[in-house]
Amino acid sequence: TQSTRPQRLLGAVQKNATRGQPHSVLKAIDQFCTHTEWAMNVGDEKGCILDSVVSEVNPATVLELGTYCGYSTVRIASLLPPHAKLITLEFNPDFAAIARQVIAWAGLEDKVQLVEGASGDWIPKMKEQFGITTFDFVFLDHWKDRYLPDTKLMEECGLLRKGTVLLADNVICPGTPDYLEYIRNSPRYKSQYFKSHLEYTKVEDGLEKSVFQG
Ligand SMILES: O=C(NCCO)c1cc(-c2ccc(F)cc2)cc(O)c1O
Ligand SMILES: [Mg+2]
Repeated sequence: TQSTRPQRLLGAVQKNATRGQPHSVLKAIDQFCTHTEWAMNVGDEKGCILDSVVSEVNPATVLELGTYCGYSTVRIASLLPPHAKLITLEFNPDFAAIARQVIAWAGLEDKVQLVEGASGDWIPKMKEQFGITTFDFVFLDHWKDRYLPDTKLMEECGLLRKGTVLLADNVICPGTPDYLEYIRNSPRYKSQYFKSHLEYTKVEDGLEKSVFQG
């Protein structure tokens, strides 16, 4: 029976990365996606921008929307202080199953809580289920038509505080036009565009960083 792309990506991690060494997991995935098979990880170019924003925020509480195979989960979790918590939501059970194994290979399972299900269902339950008051940092990388409704939902659920940083992947490719229009025109956010490229390609893409003003 045919393997899936996430299964082949996991195989590359288990073959080429060293258990407990997150950077070697990232390197193995980036090499696989550069030389063998493209996959929709944030990648190393946008990943360096992600690293700089995470390091600047130094968050104690992180929400990631869209886990896929766990590349950005590993990237973010490897930069977090000791008792920080990262909650990552993934709708696709096959992606979630692979991501759990990638996160475990990196040795970061104690910092990460992977939750399977729809972001629209889980966002309203964050406080009661996980004891979260507000998030310091949110990485948006799930279905592009969910960025705007989920951002509004986070506002309504009181999950954002003055200074919370939202960082959105793919605002150019595949694109999130309704989200960009909202966040750039809202007085409740200060936004900044980081021009980059679609992972593993020369196609333009970028990250939008938005700071909630309270
Ligand atoms: O759908 C995406 N993510 C949510 C699903 O888990 C996604 C898609 C693409 C992409 C795909 C196909 C193409 F032709 C161009 C871009 C890239 C990404 O970084 C992404 O995050
Ligand atoms: Mg993406």
